[in-house]
Formats: sequence, structure tokens, C-alpha cells
Amino acid sequence: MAPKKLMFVTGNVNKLAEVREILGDVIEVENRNVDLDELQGTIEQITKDKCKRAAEILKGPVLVEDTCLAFKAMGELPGPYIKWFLKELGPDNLHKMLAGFDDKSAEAICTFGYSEGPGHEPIIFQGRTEGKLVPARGPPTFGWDPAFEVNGTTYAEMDKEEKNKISHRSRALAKLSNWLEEHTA
Ligand SMILES: O=c1nc[nH]c2c1ncn2[C@H]1C[C@H](O)[C@@H](COP(=O)(O)OP(=O)(O)OP(=O)(O)O)O1
Ligand SMILES: [Mg+2]
Repeated sequence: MAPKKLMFVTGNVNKLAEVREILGDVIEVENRNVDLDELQGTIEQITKDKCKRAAEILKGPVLVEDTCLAFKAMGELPGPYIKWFLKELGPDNLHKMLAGFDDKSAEAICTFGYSEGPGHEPIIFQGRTEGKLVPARGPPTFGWDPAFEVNGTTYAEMDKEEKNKISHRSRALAKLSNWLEEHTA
């Protein structure tokens, strides 16, 4: 059964804001900022494990999310480890990671995990958006948004509505919304 509210466990205020904007009146989103360890592994493994631990800590239903930025020229790396590259390089220098490669294509991948509580296997909802890594353009408000371009415009140059129409996160949330609709009595 779908919950009446979602408890979204994340320390990232920008993610939380987008999730609330995109889900709008579909469902109320509460937040708990718990610093969850993240395993190394496939995106699905990382998200499932994060979700299981969040459910155990909060002893109830939880939603978690993990975001990847995958560079084709690097065999999908840094992927789930983008956070640490971004932290060291900043959005302005991120594009230099592909300086030695002709292929600048990148994919933003958003993976939500929902668990009904401790002992319940998490369900995964994933959305992907293809683009490329470029020298930063636009306000550095959210993570690597200035360095990720889709159809000639970086995420940072788009207004919120525009980003939310095509983003990896909105595509994943469309799947979550469908699931919620199907599982509401
Ligand atoms: O739409 C996005 N546009 C630009 N940057 C983004 C986006 N979404 C996540 N990001 C950044 C945040 C973090 O540097 C890395 C993902 O790491 P990730 O572990 O999923 O996020 P986090 O640690 O900030 O929050 P959480 O507490 O939910 O794990 O990419
Ligand atoms: Mg994280």
C-alpha cells in the first residue's frame, strides 16, 4: 500500500526542493537529514543499501535517492562517485576531466529507493537524461548543473520548470508517481 506521506531521507536541500516541486500535490514530502553511508557498487546496490539502512534508522517507510553523473568516455565513471569529484574540482573545472577525450557525452541518472520499513525489500525507480559535459555556464546553485548541457542549454541556464520537465529526477519521479497511483486504494 502506498503511504499518505513520503519520508525523504536526504541531506541535500536542492534535491528536496526539486522533489517537492515535481511531486507538487501528488503527495506530501517530509524530510529527515540523516548522513547515510554509501557503499561502492552498482547504482541499484548503492540505492537499495542506502534505503535499507534509512528504514532501519527511522524504523518506518522511507524514500532515498542517489544521483550519478556518468561519462561515456570513462565507462560510466565517476557515476555514483561524482559527489567527490565535484567537491574537489568544483563545477568550473569538472569539464577538464574529459579534456583528453573527444567524446564529451554524459548521462545524469537518478535512482530512488522506497522501502515500506525495516525488512522490506526496497523498490527502485530510475530516470535518465542524456547530455554532455561542458565548461560551466549559468548560476552555480545546484551541484554540477552548470557543467551539464542538454540540447544546447545547461541545467543551470534552465529555469526550474524547464529543468524539471526533462531532468533525470523528474523522469524517475514520474515512475514513482505511477507506482503510488497504482498502490493507493
Ligand atoms: O540534479 C542535480 N544537478 C546537479 N547536481 C546534482 C543533482 N543531483 C545531485 N547532484 C549532486 C549532489 C552530489 O554532489 C552528487 C550526488 O551525490 P548524492 O550522494 O546522490 O547526493 P548527496 O550526498 O548530496 O545527498 P544524499 O544525502 O541524498 O545522498 O551530485
Ligand atoms: Mg549522498
